[in-house]
Amino acid sequence: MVRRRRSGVETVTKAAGSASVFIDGEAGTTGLGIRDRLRDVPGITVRSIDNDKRKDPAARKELMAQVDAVVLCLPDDAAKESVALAAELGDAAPRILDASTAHRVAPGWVYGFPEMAPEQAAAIAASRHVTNPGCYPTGAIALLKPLVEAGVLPADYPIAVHAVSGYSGGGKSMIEDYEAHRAPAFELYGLTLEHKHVPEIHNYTGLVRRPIFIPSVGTFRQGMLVTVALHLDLLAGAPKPGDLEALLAAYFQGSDLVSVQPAADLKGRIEPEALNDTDRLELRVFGNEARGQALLVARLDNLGKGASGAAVQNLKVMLGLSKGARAAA
Ligand SMILES: NC(=O)C1=CN([C@@H]2O[C@H](COP(=O)(O)OP(=O)(O)OC[C@H]3O[C@@H](n4cnc5c(N)ncnc54)[C@H](OP(=O)(O)O)[C@@H]3O)[C@@H](O)[C@H]2O)C=CC1
Ligand SMILES: CC(=O)N[C@@H](CCC(=O)OP(=O)(O)O)C(=O)O
Repeated sequence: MVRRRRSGVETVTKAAGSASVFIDGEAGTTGLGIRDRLRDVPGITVRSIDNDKRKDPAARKELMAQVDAVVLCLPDDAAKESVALAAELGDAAPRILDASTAHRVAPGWVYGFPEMAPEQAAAIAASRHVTNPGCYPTGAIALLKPLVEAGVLPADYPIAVHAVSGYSGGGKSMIEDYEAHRAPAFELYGLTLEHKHVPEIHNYTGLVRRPIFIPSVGTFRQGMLVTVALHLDLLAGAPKPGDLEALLAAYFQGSDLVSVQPAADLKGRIEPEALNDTDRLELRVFGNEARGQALLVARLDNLGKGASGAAVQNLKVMLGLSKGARAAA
């Protein structure tokens, strides 16, 4: 076992030289994206499990004991099972990054969104249990939390979040359905208003009134837009669209992956695929000052900053290889 100290964070690795990572669910959509990205990351070695053993709890537990961190890219129930397997290892348990929805608002877990708050990256670095954010919540929280925190958006504002995702958001089974033309060209879903992402959007934005979330999915593989419409006269100080843009820009200033972009350049349109195969998140404020209305829009790749890109960002922070939100920091 080797102890390293980097930027005040102590990282304990089980072997000299490189931190080791087991991607539980490596054959799935998110797992493959993480494995591909880790090829370019010096200081991390991926340890894989034999294909015929990848659902065998004993084999997974044995590999967990040999690595520094495990990333769970599994359905929620399997992710909970993996957490229990790791707990049985006691002091030999690896650090866990869970990409599933299972622990997003669970006590004892740190939310893996380094840009979300000034102290978030340090909390991720220090935690043994980190949960990757949901793809849609990454956009919604980035748009809403800064405005609530600034006191401009009242915490009890009746928020509705509309969003559209590429079909890879539904994992292997949805990809298969869409690519075999067994799915509709476009569909609203989650219309029982109980989508699994509502708790984390509610919890981390600071909103006190439960937001309504209306997701949709269309005939494109990856890419995502998350939108929130606001009536400016209902906000504190009746701000103009430009004031909201300035607030968001100040909040994320210096971030490598999250940026605020001018809306005017897009001439009143935006499409979801422009950030595909990147780990970036773009925020824009469209607005009509004369009408006192604004539309906040986040664009990201659901498989990038929405899943695998965020997971690699978090892993690097957890393993002491990066400070999180700003490369230079
Ligand atoms: N796709 C996306 O955009 C996002 C996904 N996520 C989350 O990441 C997690 C993985 O999703 P995604 O990659 O899309 O899903 P996939 O269905 O593409 O992959 C899941 C993988 O887990 C494997 N698996 C299932 N059960 C077990 C088990 N008991 N033990 C070991 N492996 C198992 C599957 O095996 P098999 O190959 O045999 O089916 C599959 O390879 C989910 O919790 C999802 O909610 C999070 C953010 C965005
Ligand atoms: C298009 C589609 O179905 N998207 C998925 C969200 C992606 C995902 O798997 O969500 P997590 O981030 O919580 O893991 C859904 O709405 O359930």
